[in-house]
Amino acid sequence: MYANPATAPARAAVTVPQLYARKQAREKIVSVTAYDASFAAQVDAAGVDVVLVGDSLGMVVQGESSTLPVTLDHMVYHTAAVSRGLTSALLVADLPFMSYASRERAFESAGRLMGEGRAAMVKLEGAGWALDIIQALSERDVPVCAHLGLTPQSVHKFGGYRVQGRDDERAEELVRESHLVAEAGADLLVLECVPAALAERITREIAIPTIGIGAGVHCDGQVLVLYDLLGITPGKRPRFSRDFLAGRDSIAAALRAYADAVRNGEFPAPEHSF
Ligand SMILES: Nc1nc(=O)c2c([nH]1)NC[C@@H]1CN(c3ccc(C(=O)N[C@@H](CCC(=O)O)C(=O)O)cc3)CN21
Ligand SMILES: CC(C)C(=O)C(=O)O
Ligand SMILES: [Mg+2]
Repeated sequence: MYANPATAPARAAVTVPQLYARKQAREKIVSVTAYDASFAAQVDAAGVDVVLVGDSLGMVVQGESSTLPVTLDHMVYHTAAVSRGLTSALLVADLPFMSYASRERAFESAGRLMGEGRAAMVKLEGAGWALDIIQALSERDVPVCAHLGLTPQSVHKFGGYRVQGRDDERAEELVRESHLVAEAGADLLVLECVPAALAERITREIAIPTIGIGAGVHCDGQVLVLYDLLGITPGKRPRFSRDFLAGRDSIAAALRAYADAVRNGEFPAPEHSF
């Protein structure tokens, strides 16, 4: 009907209420990270629902060995760049390490990510003390994505990037925390590197959508670091990721294959799960 794609109407914008509708309808939510406008445009055109400007940019863009050196200025810069490449996907930005350590800092940081950066939602790691921050932001109509399990900003406490929730005690703690972040007002929850059965239970028990990374196929959606799914991450790619560019001839094809594989439940397979 639209011979010229340039005259075709843009896909409708993805909204926070729509993510809840997807969970209800059991339609998978497809998410990927992006750090600049050109990749953001590729990701958007592939029909990805949620684009995350992850503080993983410290590792994959800046070459650091953790996400801790990433500053709020870095996040604002990349978020604004990504926003200019998007037409439909929902834009989520990570609050970097220590930028939400107090209510005041969280308001300032979220204000910049949403104001200068044009993010529609901010993401922060943890529960406990962070529940108060989730509640304070959400009361001020800042949509919040929580992040539990392997929270990379805690790498120095964990002593490395390790799967979380393998023992019963920690698994129960993660279930409790998932309920608490939802009650505090989070509208989305990233579960990173937790056993598939645990993520499945959490996804069933809470009303907000869950997005898994190394958390099995039963989450409401999936997220991957863009450079992992394109197979260009230097060194060892995390086991839960897959190179979708291998055997394909373009970035656009790789992104469409990823989105299709998430929507039809082919990704993640058991070998990407714990
Ligand atoms: N390229 C990249 N991909 C990511 O998914 C990612 C980043 N960077 N940086 C920020 C965090 C850090 N993440 C990581 C980093 C390493 C492992 C890792 O080495 N995992 C082991 C499993 C360890 C275990 O079995 O306990 C693996 O083999 O995948 C996991 C998550 C996830 N995020
Ligand atoms: C891996 C995702 C969830 C993330 O937090 C990031 O890219 O920083
Ligand atoms: Mg992150």
